[in-house]
Amino acid sequence: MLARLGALRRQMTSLTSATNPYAKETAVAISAVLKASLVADRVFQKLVSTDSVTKDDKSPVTVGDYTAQALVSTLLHHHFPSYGIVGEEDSKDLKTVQQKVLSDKIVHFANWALDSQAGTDQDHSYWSPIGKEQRTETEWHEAIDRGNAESAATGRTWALDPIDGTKGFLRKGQYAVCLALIQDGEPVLGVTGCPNLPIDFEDNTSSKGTLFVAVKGQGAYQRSFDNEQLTPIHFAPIGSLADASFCESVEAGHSDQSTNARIASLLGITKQPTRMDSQAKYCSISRGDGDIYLRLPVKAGYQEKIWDHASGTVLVGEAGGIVTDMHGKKLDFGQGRTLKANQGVVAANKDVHAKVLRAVQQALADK
Ligand SMILES: Nc1ncnc2c1ncn2[C@@H]1O[C@H](COP(=O)(O)O)[C@@H](OP(=O)(O)O)[C@H]1O
Ligand SMILES: [Mg+2]
Ligand SMILES: [Mg+2]
Ligand SMILES: [Mg+2]
Repeated sequence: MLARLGALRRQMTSLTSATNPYAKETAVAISAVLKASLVADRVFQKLVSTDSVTKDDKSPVTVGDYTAQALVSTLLHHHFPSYGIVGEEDSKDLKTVQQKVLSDKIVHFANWALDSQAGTDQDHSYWSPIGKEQRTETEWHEAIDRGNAESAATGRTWALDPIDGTKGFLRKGQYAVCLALIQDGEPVLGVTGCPNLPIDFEDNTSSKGTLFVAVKGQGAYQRSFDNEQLTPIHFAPIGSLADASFCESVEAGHSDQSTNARIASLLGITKQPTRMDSQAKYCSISRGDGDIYLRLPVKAGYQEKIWDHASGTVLVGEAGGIVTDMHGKKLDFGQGRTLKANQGVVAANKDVHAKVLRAVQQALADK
């Protein structure tokens, strides 16, 4: 009994112990993502059509995305003022007269979140020094705009997708709050909050709200939002590739679903793909709900954004998988705000990644 308790304790504390070189970063990132996930879920529950706007690139952004970025950036800046933040959103559109109502809602939700308990469940609450005092619209806009950094080949940078899968969020599907620390162009810490993902995919009655944490060299873990205990996760062992299952975006405009079908057929896979929004796909394969995640470009020249892949890449690597681009190249997160040195993404269990990549090459050559 005592031995079991000891093992449980080691499991719970392994990421905050002296062996984790990013112990403080890990704890702060968990606090930040938990609070942002809670506020995103609150917006999700109350969402109305006027809570979103269309950005210049025609993609949607909501009160939830802005509020989550404002909160995460506030906490990161307080604890790590010298690390840059590469965040997806900026406050430009919020400063227009037309978006005053939206901006007011962001201020409302962000101030509500400061006052709530979410993200404060650890031994040491990193939110305490931020305080509960209400902040102004200008202060929240400044916090959002702190996400304007560029990642580089050297140094430490945060990559933040405050809501990944915004289209899923608006469709009441999956979405994720994604935060990663990039060290010298490589993600070394990833925390992903999935408010709509159950802790056990097989069990519909299990609690929703799953947080995934991975640190380079320290393993991959999941926990529920309301229980601090981290449980190690792994890819599922694969007997035959023909029995593997793969996942892809719901949005046909985000990845090439017809080439994915060709790849599946080359591998002898007959199961239909699981379509899911956001980096919940990386999370799902990392805990064995699926085996392969394919994201091949629909349009030549599209540059994947670093915040769409940084936290998922650490998670997959630590759970026993490999992530490369469609040519087999390692993803280079030190090139600014996009993966401009790469094309597409192929993530799979390390035992089958090479075979999957060969099928990808063949399917692309046949096109
Ligand atoms: N043409 C395109 N090709 C690939 N990804 C795209 C894309 N247009 C938008 N995206 C990205 O796809 C992400 C969602 O991925 P998924 O389809 O896996 O849910 C979006 O993240 P946001 O929702 O954070 O904007 C966005 O960055
Ligand atoms: Mg977006
Ligand atoms: Mg995204
Ligand atoms: Mg986003």
